[in-house]
Amino acid sequence: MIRLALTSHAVAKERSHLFQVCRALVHLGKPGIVLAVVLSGYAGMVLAVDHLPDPAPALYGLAALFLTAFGAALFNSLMERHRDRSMQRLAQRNAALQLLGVPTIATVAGGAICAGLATAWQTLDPQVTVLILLALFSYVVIYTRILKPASPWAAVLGGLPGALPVLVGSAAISPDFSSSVYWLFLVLLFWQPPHFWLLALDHLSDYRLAGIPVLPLIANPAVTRRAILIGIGCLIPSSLCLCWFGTCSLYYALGAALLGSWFLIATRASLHGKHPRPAFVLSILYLVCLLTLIIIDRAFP
Ligand code: HEM
Ligand SMILES: CC(C)=CCC/C(C)=C/CC/C(C)=C/COP(=O)(O)OP(=O)(O)O
Repeated sequence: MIRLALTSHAVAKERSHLFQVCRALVHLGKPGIVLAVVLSGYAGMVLAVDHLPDPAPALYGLAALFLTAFGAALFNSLMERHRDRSMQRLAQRNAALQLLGVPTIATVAGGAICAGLATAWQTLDPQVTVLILLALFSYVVIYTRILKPASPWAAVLGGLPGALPVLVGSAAISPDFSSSVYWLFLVLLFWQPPHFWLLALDHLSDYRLAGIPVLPLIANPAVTRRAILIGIGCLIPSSLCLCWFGTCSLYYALGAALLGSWFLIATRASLHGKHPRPAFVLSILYLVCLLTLIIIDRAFP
């Protein structure tokens, strides 16, 4: 009886530890960003063939995207752990790092990236592996290692790894890129700086303490506000080009115009009221709605 009680206690303790390890990996792996990146990859797949993609290459492509993006996010958290310690916003991420330790996180990150690259190389066009390697290098080396600690414009070039998943998704389904795929790639490039600068305005003290030269710290807030509105102003016509020069329907164009106007007007009001957080949340809502609109428009033409 006692042995049974001791065994069940040990099993419960093991389960609790496993749950804590998984939760820590979720905190370190930027789940929202990774899932939204996978959604943008799926939108690239749908635009590649103008209908729902075949399930097999789509699943292999999404699995490769998820694993490599998750691994890249883990490496980013590892590389920034000394700076992240002074950021209140990242308290859970810092606790997760203490729980798991650098070797474990590096092993999981390397394993996820190798699994993702092997999946792409074994099952899909070689272009997919090349594009994923470019996204990995541009995020982990160019953005995280070089630009983010040094330049207030890091979010502009840092947009490359965030936009490449659209091309990764398209290449997983078809070797040729359609004009719509290129326009969606541009939409992601224009969307990311406003998305980040809104967050940076909301967490200015964090970035000041961490010594990260975000635009609102280097330039005065009016310059940042203008840069955000210019970014959104470029984003809206680019999203409409998926209809003007691409294959998306007029119904999509109407939806994209309404979404973009909502994003621009609400962001302008949010910045005018000196409360950037609602506009940051709206930037995510805007992107998820736009990607969903594209998928529905092409899946059911
Ligand atoms: C220059 C590129 C980008 C930068 C600098 C950036 C920055 C960030 C940061 C710092 C957060 C965390 C916010 C918080 O802790 O409250 C965040 C959240 C988020 N980002 Fe971005 N991001 C970028 C690109 C992207 C891309 C490409 C996507 C999707 C396609 C995306 C989707 C999201 C989502 C869904 C969240 C909310 C969930 C979460 O906190 O993980 N971001 N972004
Ligand atoms: C296929 C592949 C590898 C794709 C990469 C996709 C990906 C993870 C893009 C993220 C883009 C980005 C700059 C995020 C912010 O990091 P941050 O360091 O500014 O965020 P933080 O402040 O929360 O750490």
